[in-house]
Amino acid sequence: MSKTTSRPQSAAQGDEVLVDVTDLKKFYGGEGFFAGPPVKAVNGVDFTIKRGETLGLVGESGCGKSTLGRTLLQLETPTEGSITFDGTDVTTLSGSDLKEWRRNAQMVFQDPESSLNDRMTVGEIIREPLDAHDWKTKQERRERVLDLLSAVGLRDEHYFRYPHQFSGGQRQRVGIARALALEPEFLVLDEPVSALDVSVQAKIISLLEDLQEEFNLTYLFIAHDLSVVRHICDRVAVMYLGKIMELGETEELFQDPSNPYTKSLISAIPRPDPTDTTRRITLPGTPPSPRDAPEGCPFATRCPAKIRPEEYTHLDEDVWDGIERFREVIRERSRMDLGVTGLARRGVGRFSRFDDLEEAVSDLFEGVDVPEEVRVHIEQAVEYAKKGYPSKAREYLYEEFSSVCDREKPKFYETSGTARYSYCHRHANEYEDVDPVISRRTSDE
Ligand SMILES: Nc1ncnc2c1ncn2[C@@H]1O[C@H](COP(=O)(O)OP(=O)(O)OP(=O)(O)O)[C@@H](O)[C@H]1O
Repeated sequence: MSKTTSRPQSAAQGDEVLVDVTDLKKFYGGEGFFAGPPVKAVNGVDFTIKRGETLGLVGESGCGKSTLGRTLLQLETPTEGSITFDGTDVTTLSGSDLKEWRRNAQMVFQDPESSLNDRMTVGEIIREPLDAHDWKTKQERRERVLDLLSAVGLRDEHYFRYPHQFSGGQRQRVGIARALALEPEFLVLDEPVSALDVSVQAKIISLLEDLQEEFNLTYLFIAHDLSVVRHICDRVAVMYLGKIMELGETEELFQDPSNPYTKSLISAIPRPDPTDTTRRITLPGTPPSPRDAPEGCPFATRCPAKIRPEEYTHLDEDVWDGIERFREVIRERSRMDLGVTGLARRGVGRFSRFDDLEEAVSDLFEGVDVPEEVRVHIEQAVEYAKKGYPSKAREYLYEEFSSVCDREKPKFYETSGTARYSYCHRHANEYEDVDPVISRRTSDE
């Protein structure tokens, strides 16, 4: 059986840990009497970054990558959890201590277009953090800027130019020089090449690699482009709906992913090799709202390897898929606020938001032979929803069709000897492994 742990550890225990994140959460809103549930942008993550390492952070848009990066740098206040940087818990710093620490940890943004002030010269932009920290003398600051220009592959005469006179790649070099001005040890690179042409991307990546070596930098590299991540990162963390689903050494994670979510992301990378027969896993539906994440595994509503409740393991794939998609329809529609008019209409039995629900059910189960044991429950849920009680319909379906994946949070399982961790119930001894389940379920696609 795979070993379980409450939090992933670094690959090599002997290496020096620079950043250590424990149960970090960042929620937006949700406070006050009339507020709805909070947006759980980062919902309890644990990881470490070793000194000199590049940790990649990947996942679909909206999964919480940028929020995690900003919270790490204390640009956002964490809701819960700790961030230790070189042994100091930085979430407790304030005033001059926080300002001093900020020198050490900087951010490079995705869009060099909008992150640079167009009214300042390039020299002023790079010098600004030095001025703000009253760094050495005026002359030394000027010399520092010239050194930084050269370090990022720009020339002295660029000092007096304006960002709009530069190409996208050159502007990103300016952004990098500015981030390096105060000699930080740690950089959060938030999609640093996503806005650039492919040929320029390669040059910026190679610059980042050279600078890392020269200044012994540690990077958190946020990206959605997996091929870039594969090239530059030592280890990768895969994020979904505010949680880290898998973390491990890059090449191993790409070649033999453990988690069903990582498997589906990697299966979607276009493969130039025609003999490569890896089956593409198409994920149904969309990620749930971070205001309304599943109680158990965040990936439960779309997972191709989801564990079914005992009494329904015999159902055909298409029946089960129909049930899951029907649950999604009810979930999404029940999230819409009823409002005063909706409540009034429900009061007089004229509720209409679910009038087309039977049609939706026919579409979902088109051509599928739905057994009686399932049909009765679908019909009952349709009735609740049409009467104006979608939450009751949702709870009813949950009671009937939920499994351990909906109800219980998984543990982290160590899935290889190189400190790879995956957050999935299927790694427990009592369940069938991920691979055979996925290949059975995708064989009809
Ligand atoms: N200031 C904010 N207030 C409220 N919600 C926010 C705020 N910032 C982010 N969110 C929400 O938090 C969730 C995570 O957003 P985040 O930008 O961190 O995701 P991401 O993975 O970086 O996405 P992308 O790749 O599109 O930048 C989203 O649902 C987003 O709408």
